[in-house]
Amino acid sequence: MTDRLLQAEHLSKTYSLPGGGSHTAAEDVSFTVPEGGALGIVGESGSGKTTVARMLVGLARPDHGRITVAGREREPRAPRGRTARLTRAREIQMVFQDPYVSLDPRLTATQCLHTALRLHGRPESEAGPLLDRVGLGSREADARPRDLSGGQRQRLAIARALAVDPRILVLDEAVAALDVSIQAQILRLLAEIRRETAVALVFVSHDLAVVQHVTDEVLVMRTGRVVERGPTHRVLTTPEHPYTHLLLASVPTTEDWDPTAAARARERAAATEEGP
Ligand SMILES: Nc1ncnc2c1ncn2[C@@H]1O[C@H](COP(=O)(O)OP(=O)(O)OP(=O)(O)O)[C@@H](O)[C@H]1O
Repeated sequence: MTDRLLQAEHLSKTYSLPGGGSHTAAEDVSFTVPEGGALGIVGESGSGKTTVARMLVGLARPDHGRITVAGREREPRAPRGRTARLTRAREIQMVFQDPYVSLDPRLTATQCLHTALRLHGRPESEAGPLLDRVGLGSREADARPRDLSGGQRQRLAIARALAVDPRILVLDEAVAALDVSIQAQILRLLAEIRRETAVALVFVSHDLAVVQHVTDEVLVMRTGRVVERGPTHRVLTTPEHPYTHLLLASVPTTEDWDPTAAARARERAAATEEGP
């Protein structure tokens, strides 16, 4: 068991803006995830969560910092050579919010998995067990993405990521577009996958109610910086940073949640920050 399977150290990313100027989307973000562990990255829209996720998988290049998987540094760019590229793909796979855009519309679910399995030198016969693993049956196996529901498409995207046998799965708002009951099913599925494999999860979400079901540790991001971190249960029940309090007040996690009080708390916090 590796207690530092994924290590992100001092990641920073600043974007140049059209028309001049720049915007720092992530600043000095560090964390580790053990083998089989699950880390949540939470924060409001624009807090830098996706930027961190994109740096992990290599879709954005950090300006500073480094990322290692099992002690091996990940190069910011995709390496040359097929073997090195496939090895890198097996380190980290990503599941996006909308699998509709990342799944090939021409391929049935089975064909989609065959393609991923073949590419990684694994037998096509693993497609059936993978579909089974994510709860897709024989009808869905022959269906193309447009004929699947949102939840089924997300199951297929997870199966395709697992076909690569990755060590780490990064999920960016992976259940955000789904109905609450379907969200719960996908979260249960992820929890099962975690139990059965040693895959580690990095679960990016604006929704604290969602991360509490799948993660052990959580990072709270605000304007590109980590403002709080700790065991998920502790952060959600006894938050230390005022911003985490605010985030918690903003989500209907309890029966006595009061949207008006939450909105007022946010307005008060914004006014305090802006100053006189
Ligand atoms: N390519 C880019 N060029 C310029 N600015 C960017 C770029 N990508 C992200 N940003 C800015 O960086 C900040 C962080 O964006 P990011 O998408 O990482 O946040 P987020 O927390 O994931 O939010 P959301 O949930 O809305 O995607 C935002 O202010 C965003 O506008």
